[in-house]
Amino acid sequence: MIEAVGLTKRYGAKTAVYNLSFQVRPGTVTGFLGPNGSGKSTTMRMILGLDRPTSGHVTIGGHPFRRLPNAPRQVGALLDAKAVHGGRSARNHLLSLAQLAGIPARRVDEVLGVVGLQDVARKRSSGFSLGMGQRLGIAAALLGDPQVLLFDEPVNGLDPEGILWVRNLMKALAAEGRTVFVSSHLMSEMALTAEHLIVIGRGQLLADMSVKDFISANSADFARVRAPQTEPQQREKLMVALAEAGGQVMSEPDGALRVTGLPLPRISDLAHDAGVRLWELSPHQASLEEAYMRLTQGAVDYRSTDDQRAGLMQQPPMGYAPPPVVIPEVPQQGWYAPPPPGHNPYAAGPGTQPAGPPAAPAPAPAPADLSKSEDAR
Ligand SMILES: Nc1ncnc2c1ncn2[C@@H]1O[C@H](COP(=O)(O)OP(=O)(O)OP(=O)(O)O)[C@@H](O)[C@H]1O
Repeated sequence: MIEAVGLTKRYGAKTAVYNLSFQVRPGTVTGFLGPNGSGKSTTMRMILGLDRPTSGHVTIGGHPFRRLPNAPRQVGALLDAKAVHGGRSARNHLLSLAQLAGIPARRVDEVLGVVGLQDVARKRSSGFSLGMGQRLGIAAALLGDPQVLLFDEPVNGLDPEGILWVRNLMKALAAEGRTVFVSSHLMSEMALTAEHLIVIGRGQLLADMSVKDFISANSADFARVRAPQTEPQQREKLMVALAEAGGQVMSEPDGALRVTGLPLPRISDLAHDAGVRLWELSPHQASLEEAYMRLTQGAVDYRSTDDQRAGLMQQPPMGYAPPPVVIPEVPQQGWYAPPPPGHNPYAAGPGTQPAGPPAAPAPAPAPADLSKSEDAR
C-alpha cells in the first residue's frame, strides 16, 4: 500500500502539491487524475524518493522509498519512457538495470516477452517509436516482479492494440494482489481500467473514491428529448411544459433538448398532455470525462483561448433552470451521443450546428525537466 500524509512540495514560491493525504490499496487499479500541472508527476516522484517533500510524508508498505529494503524488487515505476540510453539495445538497457538490482538475466528475456519486444530486443532503443519506448519502460517497471507499480501516462503513444494490452496488463497485475497506481489524461481509458480514483487539482485533493461514485457524485444523468424539428412551435410547447413541471432544460446544438430533473415516463406524459409528438426520448448516463471536466474545470491552469470563446470557462451547472422561452445551449460539444449513422433526418433542422471535436488544449509552458531527480536539477 502507498500512503501519503499531508504531502506538500514547494519549488520556491510555487506550491506544486499541498497537504495531500491518500492511500493506494493493493488489489485494484487506482487512477491518478488531474489537469496539466496539477502535481501528479511531483507526487509520483515524492513516492519514489526522487523529490523530497517540503512537509508531510509518503510511505510504501510503511517505509519511505529510500529506506525500503531492496526497493527495485518491491516497487516498479514508469515515469518517463524517454529516460533511456538511446545507444543501448533494449535488452542491454534492461540487463544493466537488472544487474544493478541483483535480478537474474533470464528475467530480462521474460519481461521482453511480456511487453512484446522480444523481436527487437537487440536493436538500439534510439530507433524505437514512442509506443515501443513505452513498452520498454513498462518492461523496466516489471523487471523486479514488484508488488507496487506506478505508471505515469503508460498508454502515451500506444496504438489501440497497445492500449488494450496495457489495460489488461494493469488489471491482471491488480488481480494478482499488487498495488497499481496509474496516471492518465485519457478518461475513456481510465473508466475502463481503474476501479478507484484519486483526483487532484492545483496540488490539492479533489476526490478519492470509486469510479462509479465519482461519476454519480459529479454529474447528472439526463434525458434527451427531440420534438419534430419541422415544427418549431411543438418544440417551444414542449420546452414550456417541461420547465413548468420543474425540469431543467438545455438545448443541444442539433436541436435536441437535454432534460434533467424529470423521469422519462413523466417527460412522455407531459409531451402527450401538451399534444407534442416525440422523435426521440432516450436516457443518457454521464461519462467519466464529463464528471471529471465538471469537477476540475476550476482547477485548470492551461486553457486554449478557443475554449474561452466556446464558453468552457463559464459552463452553467446541470441544475441551471432557464427562462421558459430562451433556452441556453449545451456549451460543451461532444458530450452527447453522435447522430445515427447514415442519413441523419435532423441534420438540416433549425439550430443545428456542426459538432466539431473539442478545442485542443493550449500548449503548456515548457515544463521543468522531471526526468532528473530534484537534487540533480
Ligand atoms: N523542479 C521544478 N521546479 C519548479 N516547478 C516545478 C518543478 N517540477 C514541477 N514544477 C511545477 O509544479 C507544478 C506541478 O507539476 P507536475 O509536473 O507535477 O504536474 P502534472 O500534474 O504531472 O502535469 P502534467 O499532467 O502536465 O504532466 C507545475 O506548476 C510545475 O511547473
